[in-house]
Amino acid sequence: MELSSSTNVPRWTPSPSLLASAVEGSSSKESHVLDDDHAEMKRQSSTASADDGISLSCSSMDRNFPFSVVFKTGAAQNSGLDIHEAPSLRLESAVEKSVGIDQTVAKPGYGNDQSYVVGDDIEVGLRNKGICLTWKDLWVGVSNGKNGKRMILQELTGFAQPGEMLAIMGPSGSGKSTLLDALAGRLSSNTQQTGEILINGRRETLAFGTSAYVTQDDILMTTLTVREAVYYSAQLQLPDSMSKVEKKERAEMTIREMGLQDSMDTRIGGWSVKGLSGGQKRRVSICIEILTRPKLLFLDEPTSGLDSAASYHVMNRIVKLAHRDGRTVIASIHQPSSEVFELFQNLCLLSSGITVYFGPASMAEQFFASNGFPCPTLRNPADHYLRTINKDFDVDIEQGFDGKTSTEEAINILIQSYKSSNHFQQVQKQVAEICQQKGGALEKGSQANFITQCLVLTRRSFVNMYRDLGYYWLRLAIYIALCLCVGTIFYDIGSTFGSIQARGAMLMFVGAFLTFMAIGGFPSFVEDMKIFGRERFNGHYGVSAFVVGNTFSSIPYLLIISLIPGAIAYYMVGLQKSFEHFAYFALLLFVTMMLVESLMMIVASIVPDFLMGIITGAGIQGVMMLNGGFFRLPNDLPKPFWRYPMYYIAFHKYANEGHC
Ligand SMILES: Nc1ncnc2c1ncn2[C@@H]1O[C@H](COP(=O)(O)OP(=O)(O)OP(=O)(O)O)[C@@H](O)[C@H]1O
Repeated sequence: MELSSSTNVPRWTPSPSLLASAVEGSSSKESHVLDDDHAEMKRQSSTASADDGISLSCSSMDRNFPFSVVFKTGAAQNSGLDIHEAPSLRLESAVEKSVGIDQTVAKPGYGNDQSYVVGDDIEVGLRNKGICLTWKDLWVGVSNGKNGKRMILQELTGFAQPGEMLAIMGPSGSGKSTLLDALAGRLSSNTQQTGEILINGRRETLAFGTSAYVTQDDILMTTLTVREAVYYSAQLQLPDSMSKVEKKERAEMTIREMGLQDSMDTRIGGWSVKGLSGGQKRRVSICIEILTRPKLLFLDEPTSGLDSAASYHVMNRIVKLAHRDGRTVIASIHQPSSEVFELFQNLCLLSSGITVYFGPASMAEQFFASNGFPCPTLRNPADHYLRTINKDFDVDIEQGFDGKTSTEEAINILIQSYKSSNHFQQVQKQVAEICQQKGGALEKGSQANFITQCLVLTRRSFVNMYRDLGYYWLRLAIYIALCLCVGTIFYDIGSTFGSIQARGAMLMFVGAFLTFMAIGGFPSFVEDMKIFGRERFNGHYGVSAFVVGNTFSSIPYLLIISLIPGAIAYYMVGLQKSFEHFAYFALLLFVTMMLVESLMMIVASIVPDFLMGIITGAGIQGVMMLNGGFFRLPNDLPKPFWRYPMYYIAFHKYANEGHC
């Protein structure tokens, strides 16, 4: 018997319908179209029952990969495996229960405690270690002011299993992202949720390493290249037990998996510099989240911005990863091509937050046809489903059917039909079964320790500050120009009695202006905060590591800014000649700038918007400046508010006192 290498061969998973019919003892035929990078395969499978138990036999009609497998269970508790040049197989959990594997010919497989190697290259995997996610009677609503509550999701029940991809589809605004957020436990605080979401039959929170979420927006550090972005992320997320070389290899392998090998050294780019295309950025976002090989992966619109070929390849790779490692993937998707659609095992179709269909993706066509909405020949089934249930453009869609059924009616027919269908019963049954099985508790993934995270974040932030002209370099140029102006206006001021006021004014201007200009870096601060928000939400690192990294990386730049423009102003004006005096002057500038930078970061975290942040930051600094004891002498400040708390809070006071 000649066995083909399992790494190059696509895996085949019997669909739940096939398994269901096997378990029920009926006979069925179905065909699958599976692709890998090189070949498209068509297979045919059949099931039959045996009197002494259940048997499932599958055979391939493909000339390139012919195989037949027979599993028998029941009284005989016997498994027979007859494989000719077979690809490796993975069995659904339904089979797992019903199939007895002859342990004498099977030895434990790779990477999955419940998998068995039968023959040299054949791995029969029983996915017991993955994550089964179930949700039952899930409602999500938001308060609608005086009109009460608006329901975004209603009465949803469903499941997602290891090794499978569940696609959530529906028209725009139907609640796809909300469902993903609810399942991932990241609904926004203004929503209310009821219902039961269980992980392996238990109430658990998803910890770092067990799940990852790729959001709809690509929030990336625009100054980094693809290789750098993914590698820095690998260093932050992967455990210290992995060597640097291994982390680098993992990062590069993941980049290649997402088809970005030709753009490895291209900068991501943003609003100021064009770099990657939208679709490439999407793939970088996916790369970063799949680095840790999470057992549960949420993808919100993973293919938006991708052309149909790229969409197919990206989704195909994600599905392959899911099959290979028994991962559970849930993806909301807008417009899958027919090829992409064929990759999905299960489909959850939503309309206005209500389930129109939940079940095997391959059976949806039959469901629609049986309700009077057959998919026209040559139309992509996914397009047909969405067109049937999109009521936003009702007039056009009505014309698409028989001209009698409105979309509203069509949706109602489908919803009612689904509730009384076998699919609905099957979902309820499956959810109950998964909940009963109660799989193992989730283990938290390990990641880099705090020191490593601080070091990596410092390095990454330093590189970003260096490459982002708006962060410090532009400010440095303006500071130099302005300090030259100050130097010429107050040139060689002397030490006469009349120069006292001029000195005070000059020192106040230098101290206040240099700190005030920190708001010039606000756009970059906001970008930093967005990246921090995403990475923190996904558990890559915590607040302290970010604060340490950002503070240490900014020190060299703030020192340059305090020294060069400071020296120009100081020596042109002709302040104290000794070096200690200048060092004290520069140090004061440096400390004040550090303080203002931190203040601006706080503002950026509270008001994450350029314009509003700049206005707020400028307002706060204006109040501080006004109250620092220069424009109004301290004893003249009105008591108690301005004289007491505010005068001591205003940091300009300390800068002025120090300088004078
Ligand atoms: N936190 C929230 N507060 C108020 N309304 C919300 C909130 N979250 C979602 N919604 C509303 O719920 C509906 C569904 O939103 P959701 O983003 O889930 O849709 P979607 O199907 O993902 O849409 P799209 O495909 O366009 O991204 C929308 O009308 C949206 O305005």
